[in-house]
Amino acid sequence: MPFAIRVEGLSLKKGYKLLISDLNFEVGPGECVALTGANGVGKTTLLRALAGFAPPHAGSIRIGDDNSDDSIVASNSHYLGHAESLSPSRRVDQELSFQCEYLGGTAGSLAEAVGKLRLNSLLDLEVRMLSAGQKRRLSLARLLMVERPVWLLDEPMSPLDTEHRALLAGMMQAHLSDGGLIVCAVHDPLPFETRELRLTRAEVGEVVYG
Ligand SMILES: Nc1ncnc2c1ncn2[C@@H]1O[C@H](COP(=O)(O)OP(=O)(O)OP(=O)(O)O)[C@@H](O)[C@H]1O
Repeated sequence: MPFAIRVEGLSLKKGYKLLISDLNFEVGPGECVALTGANGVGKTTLLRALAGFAPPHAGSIRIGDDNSDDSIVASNSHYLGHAESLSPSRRVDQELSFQCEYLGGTAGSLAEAVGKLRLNSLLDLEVRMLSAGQKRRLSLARLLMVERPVWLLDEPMSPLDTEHRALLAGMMQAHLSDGGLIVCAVHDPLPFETRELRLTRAEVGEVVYG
């Protein structure tokens, strides 16, 4: 089944605040949408809603095809937020094993992720000892350990150095070539072709899709 995201008439609230109003867009297989807009405009809120963490105030989010139910979102998407979902007191190898087992990966896919993300030299360290960029690389491993068509990424490049930004860009392009789709919040343009979905303040009454 070719995966797609279809958002119709979507409004999202955070507390009392209407952040996103009547938003419409689609993302198809092999497409990357770069989510842009000022700090606090609602990029994280939208990604979290796409991941199924918060219900819409109005409108709908469909992931999969028209017959898909909500459970399909969780099992077919990877959400990578600002906060790394890592346990600080585990060693890196323990954290990777935990995530691999939890997500349903294999020893082979784990080893491949370790190699691709150059985590070998970090395996014996406790997660708490890692730098911000190293933690991000550890978090990215889950994208490679278990194949899921939908990647929802919140500023994934921000803590990475130049070399690892290029590595992640390559991972994202490979995912798109395999027919996956990506929605990615960014402040700087990605180094490959994307469509831009620029959020502007809902109170101005305008959501720009271009
Ligand atoms: N309980 C609340 N009530 C009202 N507004 C809230 C509440 N919690 C958060 N907000 C507001 O909701 C918005 C959350 O925005 P979000 O984190 O989605 O923005 P973003 O576009 O990802 O920003 P950034 O580029 O800084 O990461 C912010 O403007 C914040 O001030």
